[in-house]
Amino acid sequence: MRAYFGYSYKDDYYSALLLNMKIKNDFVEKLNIIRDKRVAVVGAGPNLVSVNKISEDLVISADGATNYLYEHGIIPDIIVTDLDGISVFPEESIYVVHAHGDNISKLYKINNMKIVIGSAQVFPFGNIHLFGGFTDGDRAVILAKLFKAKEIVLYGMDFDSGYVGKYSKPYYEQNLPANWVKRNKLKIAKQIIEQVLSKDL
Ligand SMILES: Nc1ncnc2c1ncn2[C@@H]1O[C@H](COP(=O)(O)OP(=O)(O)OP(=O)(O)O)[C@@H](O)[C@H]1O
Ligand SMILES: Nc1nc2c(c(=O)[nH]1)N=C(CO)CN2
Ligand SMILES: [Mg+2]
Repeated sequence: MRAYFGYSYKDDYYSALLLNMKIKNDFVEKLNIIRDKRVAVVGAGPNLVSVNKISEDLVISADGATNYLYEHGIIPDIIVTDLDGISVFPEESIYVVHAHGDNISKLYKINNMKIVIGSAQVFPFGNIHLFGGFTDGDRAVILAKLFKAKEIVLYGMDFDSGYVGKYSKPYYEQNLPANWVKRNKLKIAKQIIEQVLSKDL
């Protein structure tokens, strides 16, 4: 995947090192709140705007989707983010922050978060976990599965329209046609989510 998108292993590692230095305590056991819950996983697809109520027991938002939920009075229990979509920082949420070579300049955002669990796409070390997955949305589904959700319900996931939802980035003013990178990220996300949801772990 790294070679396919042209990402640098060295930069991914450097970002993970910096994130690890910023995290003083590992809060991973807090993810046990997922166990036996009906979990909503919310993505930032164009269809996110039709969501105004979530009735599952627990909400996990993927990056940019957090901003929409927050505007609509829904505070995610868990926020999975690579830091480029999120611009609100609810105090009580648990943040699973993913370090990679292209978000080094955004790592300062974790200063706004109280409970941070670190993840990265290099061999795990210190307070850095490797849960698997690729985009924030599929990593959120993986976490729900790994930590034994009773049921996983998806919102704001649209892998087929070819459009990126406007909530994907704080500076988007409308849904946008997906470029090559985003189209392929969404293709991978779709495959991972389908596989994970079809398996009993
Ligand atoms: N059409 C869509 N547009 C954007 N996100 C979508 C869409 N359908 C599903 N998603 C899911 O919503 C998640 C949150 O969207 P966002 O664009 O903030 O993600 P991201 O993984 O942080 O992407 P990026 O690589 O652009 O930082 C994505 O990771 C993806 O799994
Ligand atoms: N270096 C790098 N790694 C990633 C990136 C990215 O933009 N840069 N995006 C991802 C999924 O959104 C996952 N991993
Ligand atoms: Mg992002």
